[in-house]
Amino acid sequence: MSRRSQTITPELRQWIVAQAEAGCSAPALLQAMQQAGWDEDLAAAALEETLRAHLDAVAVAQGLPPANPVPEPDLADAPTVIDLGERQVRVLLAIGKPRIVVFGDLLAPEECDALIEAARPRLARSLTVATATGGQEVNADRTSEGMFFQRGESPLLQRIEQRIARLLRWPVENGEGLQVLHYRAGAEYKPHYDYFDPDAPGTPTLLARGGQRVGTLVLYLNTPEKGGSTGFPGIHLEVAAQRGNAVFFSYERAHPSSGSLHAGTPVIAGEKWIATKWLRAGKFE
Ligand SMILES: O=C(O)CCC(=O)C(=O)O
Ligand SMILES: [Fe+2]
Repeated sequence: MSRRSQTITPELRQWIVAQAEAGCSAPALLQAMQQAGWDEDLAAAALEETLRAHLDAVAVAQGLPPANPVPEPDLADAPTVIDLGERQVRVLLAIGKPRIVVFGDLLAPEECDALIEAARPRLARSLTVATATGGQEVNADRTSEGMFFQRGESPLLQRIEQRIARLLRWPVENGEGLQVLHYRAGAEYKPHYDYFDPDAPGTPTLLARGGQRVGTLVLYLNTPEKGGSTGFPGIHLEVAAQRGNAVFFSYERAHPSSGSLHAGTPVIAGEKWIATKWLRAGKFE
C-alpha cells in the first residue's frame, strides 16, 4: 500500500466507527487494517484518534461538556524517576482513570520552607470561587487560610513553575499563580471539584481568563502529624501529605464523570501547609 493512501479519510473513519459499534474490538480492527497494508503505528494512531473523536461526539451528544487536552507527565517507559535536569522527581503512584499521579521529592525541604515563609505574612481566610458571580467568597467547606502568589513573582517561584511545566508538559503561561494554604488542627476542605461548573452563571467570567481548569497539582510543604491527606472519595484513595511530595490529577471534562472529586481531609494533629497549582486549558493572564 502506498504512503499516500495511509491517511485517515472520512470513509476510513466511518468504517472504523461502524466496526467498533458492531462490537469489533480495537485489536481486531488494528489487525484488519494491517492486513489491508497499514503500517502498525499509523493504524494504531488512526484508530485511537478516530475512536476518541467518536466517543467525544457521543458524550457531547449526551449532554457532557467537551473533552479538553490535559497536562500529562511522561510515564511512557514506566520511569521510577523523572529527570528534569535540575531535579530528579520520583514517581510513587499512577492511576489511569481518574488520572492521578503521586510524585516524590518534587520540592526540596528548603524550597518548602521558603514557600511557607513567603506566604505566612500574606495569609487570609480562604475564599473559593463564587461560581454564582465569578467572584470570590468565604466558604464553610474550606476552613483553611490561604494566599495566591503572582506567577513568576520571585526567582524561587519561577524555578518551581518551570519545574512543574516540564514535569507535566504544560506551558507556564497556562498555570495560575501558586496558591498556598494553611490548615490548623480541625481544618479541612470538603469534597469538591476544581473545574468551574459549566452551568453556573459566573463561569463565563472565570473562563474568559484562561479557559477551564484541566489539572491540579497539590504540593505538600510539610508533613502533618495526623490527618490532612488528599482524599479521592470516589475511589477510596487517600494520598498522605509528605513534605516535598505532590499529587497531580487531571480532568478532561468539567463533569463528575472525570472522577476528580477530592478533598483535603481534616487535620487531626499538627498543621498542614500545601501549595496548589491549577492548570488551565489556555493562557492564564
Ligand atoms: O488540601 C488538600 O489536600 C487538597 C486541596 C485542594 O483540593 C485544593 O486546593 O483545591
Ligand atoms: Fe481542590
